[in-house]
Amino acid sequence: MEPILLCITFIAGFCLLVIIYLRMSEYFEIRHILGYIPGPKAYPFVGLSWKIKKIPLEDQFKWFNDLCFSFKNGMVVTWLGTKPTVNIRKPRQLQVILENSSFTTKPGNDKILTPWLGNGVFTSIDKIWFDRRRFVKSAYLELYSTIMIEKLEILKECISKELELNKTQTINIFNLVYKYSLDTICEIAFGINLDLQRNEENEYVETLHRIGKQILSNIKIMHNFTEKIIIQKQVDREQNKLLVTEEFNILETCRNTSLLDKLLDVCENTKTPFTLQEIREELDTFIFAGHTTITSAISWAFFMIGNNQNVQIKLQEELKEIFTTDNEPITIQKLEKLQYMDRVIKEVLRLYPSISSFDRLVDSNVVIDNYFIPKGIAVRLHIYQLHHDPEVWEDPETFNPDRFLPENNAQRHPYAYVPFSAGPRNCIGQKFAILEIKIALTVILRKWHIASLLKPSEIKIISNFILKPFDKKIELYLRPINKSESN
Ligand code: HEM
Repeated sequence: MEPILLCITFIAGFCLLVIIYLRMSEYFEIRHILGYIPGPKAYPFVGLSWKIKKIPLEDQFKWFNDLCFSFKNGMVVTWLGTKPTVNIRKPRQLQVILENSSFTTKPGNDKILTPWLGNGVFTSIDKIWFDRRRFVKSAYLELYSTIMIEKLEILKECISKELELNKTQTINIFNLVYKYSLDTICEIAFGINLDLQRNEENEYVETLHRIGKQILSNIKIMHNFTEKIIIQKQVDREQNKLLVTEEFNILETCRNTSLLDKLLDVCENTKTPFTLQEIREELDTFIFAGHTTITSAISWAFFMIGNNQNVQIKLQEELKEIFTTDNEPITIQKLEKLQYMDRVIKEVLRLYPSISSFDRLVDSNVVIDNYFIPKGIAVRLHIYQLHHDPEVWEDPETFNPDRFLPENNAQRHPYAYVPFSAGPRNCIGQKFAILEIKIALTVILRKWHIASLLKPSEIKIISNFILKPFDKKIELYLRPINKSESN
């Protein structure tokens, strides 16, 4: 070997050894610091990975929760390979993270969400996140109840069809609610009716189903779909603008009120408008966050109401009081009067928070419960565990909407109940979500009486983006309330 080559090989080898040494000493230093926090035994370099691999997928959620609950103070460090996570579940622990306005960074290592949603408000960090949140915030506050009600009429049609086909059997409400919520969010986002509940073979929906399997090629199809709609909308708006000059200010009636329109409105009124890619990222984010979480919440709501007949009777009495005739239209004012329903929804989201846990990267050293967590470590906030903790909630597995009566709320720690997270990075779709769940319960419970096939203890839960049944099935019996319809 040439001396010069020998020299380069030697230097490269030396540098590699230095890098390995530095990485190793950093790894062992972190292991030492986090070693003070309770947690299951973690073998060097593999951690818990080998153990988790042996557990069937459908049992992993329960296994992990049981593991965390076996450590009483609520703080547990776990290692996956060489990556540590500090898991927390007590209100005071969550408060330290959520209250600190500088802890808004997410680890950002999601293999699916990051390529799909890019720098959308859900996945971005730092200044990009801050600017994006300001950009989209007002559009998320819009209440799109008309579209929701129209789409629920179609859901009713689909349910009736399934009941006709399947007279004595149950229907899988999870599947139907999934199609309903995707149909609704797409129309709200794009201002286009894709009719996804009736139209099974839509390219967008099919791709969405496959997205977990072949990530990159599918994401390209999704991006192209959204970009085509944005470009078409920009062309339409230009044409509508011409109408304004020609026919004196009829722009308002020509414009749609979709999220896309709202974002384009904001762009037109700013000196630094967002690019096509940036608008696409926000639309995809809205669709992702707005249909997965809603599917979970509405489905679990029907499941729990179908399991608690006393609650259902009270809900239906309240509905009869507010909507005195069968065909009385749903209005925001009437929905606001449904206070028992508000408590039912809160209780559903306590037991089944759509996002059961989420991560924050601590941007500076922090102390929680006297344990030191160094800068750069991922902390996982376990909402599901918090909401099921017997030290926080009396008799936590009992479905009791009256926990949320004002007199009971007053005694609770402010961070005991956070299904929408809290602090600067909380859910911006919260108002939207509550409205949609409320309208869905109103529409369905005015028409049907429901009963669940299974009890909560019989359903295996997984948390894959959202909290859902492992087999994506929530089976319900439905009986029309109006007796003439049952004949
Ligand atoms: C019951 C329904 C919902 C629940 C329980 C829920 C819960 C949450 C939670 C816990 C977070 C924080 C996640 C994290 O920090 O990683 C979050 C963030 C977010 N949610 Fe929701 N959500 C719901 C519905 C919606 C809907 C309907 C939309 C949109 C229409 C939406 C849009 C978002 C967005 C964009 C963020 C990211 C905010 C940011 O990072 O600044 N959510 N949601």
